[in-house]
Amino acid sequence: MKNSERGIGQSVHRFTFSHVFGPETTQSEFFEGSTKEIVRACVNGVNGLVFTYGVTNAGKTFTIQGTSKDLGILPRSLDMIFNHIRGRQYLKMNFKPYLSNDVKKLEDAQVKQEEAIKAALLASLKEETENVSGAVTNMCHVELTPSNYTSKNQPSDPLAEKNFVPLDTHRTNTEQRTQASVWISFCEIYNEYVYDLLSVLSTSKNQKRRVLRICEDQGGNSYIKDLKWINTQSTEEACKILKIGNKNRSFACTRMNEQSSRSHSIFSIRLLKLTDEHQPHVLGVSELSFCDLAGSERCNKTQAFGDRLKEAGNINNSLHILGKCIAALKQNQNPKMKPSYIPFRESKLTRLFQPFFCGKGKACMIVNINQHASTYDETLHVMKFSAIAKQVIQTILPKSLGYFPPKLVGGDGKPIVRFDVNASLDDLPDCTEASTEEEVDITILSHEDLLKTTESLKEKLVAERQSKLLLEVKIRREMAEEMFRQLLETEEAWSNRLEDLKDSYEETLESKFEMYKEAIKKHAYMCAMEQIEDHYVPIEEFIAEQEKVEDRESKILQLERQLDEQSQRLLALGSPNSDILTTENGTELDLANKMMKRANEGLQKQCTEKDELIKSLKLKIQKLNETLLEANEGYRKMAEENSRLKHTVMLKDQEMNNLQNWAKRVLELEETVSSLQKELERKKHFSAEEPKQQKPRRGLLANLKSTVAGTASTPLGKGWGKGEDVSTPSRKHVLFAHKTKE
Ligand SMILES: Nc1ncnc2c1ncn2[C@@H]1O[C@H](COP(=O)(O)OP(=O)(O)OP(=O)(O)O)[C@@H](O)[C@H]1O
Repeated sequence: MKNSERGIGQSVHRFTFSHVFGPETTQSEFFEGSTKEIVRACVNGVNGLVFTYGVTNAGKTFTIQGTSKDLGILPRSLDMIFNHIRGRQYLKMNFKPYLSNDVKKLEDAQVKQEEAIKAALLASLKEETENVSGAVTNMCHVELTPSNYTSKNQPSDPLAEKNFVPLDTHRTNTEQRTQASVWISFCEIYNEYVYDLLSVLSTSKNQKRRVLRICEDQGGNSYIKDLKWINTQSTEEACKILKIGNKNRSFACTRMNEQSSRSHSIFSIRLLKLTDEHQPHVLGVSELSFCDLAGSERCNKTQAFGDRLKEAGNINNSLHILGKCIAALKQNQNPKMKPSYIPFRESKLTRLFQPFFCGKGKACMIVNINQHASTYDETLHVMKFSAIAKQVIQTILPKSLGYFPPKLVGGDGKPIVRFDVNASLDDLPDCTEASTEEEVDITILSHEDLLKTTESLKEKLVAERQSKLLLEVKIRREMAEEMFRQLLETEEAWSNRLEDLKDSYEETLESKFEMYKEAIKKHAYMCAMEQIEDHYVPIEEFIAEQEKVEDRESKILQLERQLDEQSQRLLALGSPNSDILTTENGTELDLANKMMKRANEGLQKQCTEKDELIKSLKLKIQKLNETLLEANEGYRKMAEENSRLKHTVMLKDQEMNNLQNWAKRVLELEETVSSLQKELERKKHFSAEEPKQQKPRRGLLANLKSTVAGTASTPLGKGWGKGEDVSTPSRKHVLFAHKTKE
């Protein structure tokens, strides 16, 4: 789960920055604490870059531009610059910034053209905002009123006096009167395309905006080709132009901020330092840029699709490259680490900022924090990024190193005069360099200049080649080492893998071998069992068969013996008297032979018969076996049936015994009943004879009756069978007898 979804982050992160401004900080305090130094450096000839970084809605635009009531660092810087040059502002427009660092002296016609462009630009704002003109004017008036002077309005402002830093503080020739001309430009990088925000927009919707190219001069400094530079003579004017630029800026509605800027906007102020009007020389050019980076939020957060997603991708990409550049710069500052490639050229933004990262200007990064918990993760990302940037130590190169001094070119772009801020004209390096974009025609340079340039370029080339060669050798060596190491690692990995594979195959083979062994054993056992079953013969039969075979063998032996005897007899007959045999007893021999043959045939017949007999016997044995098995089975069943029947018979016997016992008892009881009846008869007879004794007898009978009635409820009485009427006289008698007996 993301920290933003959990609410507040669980862990504490610490970052170090040059200065932290709390939410209570006013714009004025912020300007004093962050940008003022850079503006001061700028007016002293050092380029400056201020850029704001943070998530959408964090207040980047607010910091740079502010509101009409609460001015940002840009109008304040403008104000400070105009304060600096107050009274020495060069009002003509005939010196204009050119390429990255040069100045072009315009012809009269060109000056008029510039004036027309400016007027048209300001008019475009006037047309639209006539009714609401208060906005910009107010914006500049609220705080700037005291310092809002053009050169015509001479200052009497204490604030301006306080901020004033003489432009020519470092110049030795104090008699020379310096003047300054201020030019501004406003552009944006949108989807990796650079657009001029000060171009008058076409009313036709189909007409696309002109895309500008980023080029480099001979010093490797990037600049935007054909970018409009507007001469500005007051903060108010500059604010108006800013307003116009803002209007043209690509705003897109995202879910996070309805006025969210989806492009990086760059507002630049170029300060041209010139000698006096009559014999104008360019003393120096310095630039101060304010870059309002697009929000660093991620694509999913803004729920962007289509064009918005593309925008987000490009924004993230350029910020990512910026991060990479800063990280590489930091790494390269560590002498213990390998110097790494800085990908300045991978995005338009870093390409433009490159000189600042290479020590050709002061850079200040302002990190805006949105305190809302929903932007926690993005803000954390911003903090990490900017904390790295903080660790990059900026070393501002001295003017003599790495700088190609600005040169003055004519209206046609051809150099007019050489100059340098710190050096005298004679000490100046050659200014005959042509820009990589062929902006300057070198053929117009003098022969000496050309030679000097060529020499210095040659030296540079040789040095460059040497360093490149060394770098190449180093890179090659490192690559070879790396490749060798990777090869070794790969080899080791493969050999390990081979070993593993070998082990696993061996294990598989062993298990399969065991399996086959088991299967073969099983199969052999099954075969043996089948063979045993096939060849199984009961022992009695086997013995009987053996006896038969022995019998037949003895018979065969007997027959063989007979055959021997016969053949001996034949030999005896044939050998001594062969002649006789052939001649005299030929017929006899034939007969013997025939007999022998017949005997032999008979024997053979007997043998085949015996064989057949053996076969039939075997068949019979087999059938007998089967019959025996069936009989066994039948016997087993019969035995089971028999035992069952025996059991039934036993039960029946028991029942019979019981019935017999009962019958015996019935007989006994019947006998008892009859004897009792007799006794009763006798008693009756006796009572008729002795009437006097009737009373006691009646008592006895009553006793007997009561006894019979009592007996009827005894268990024995109950046991006399259900369904029988116990009230019948015979039953009563039986019961009575029974009781009496007891
Ligand atoms: N310190 C502040 N005090 C008062 N209002 C502020 C402050 N910071 C930002 N705001 C307000 O918050 C809103 C968003 O600020 P702003 O447009 O500057 O954000 P942003 O970071 O530039 O956003 P985006 O990246 O989308 O352009 C504006 O209405 C602005 O006035």
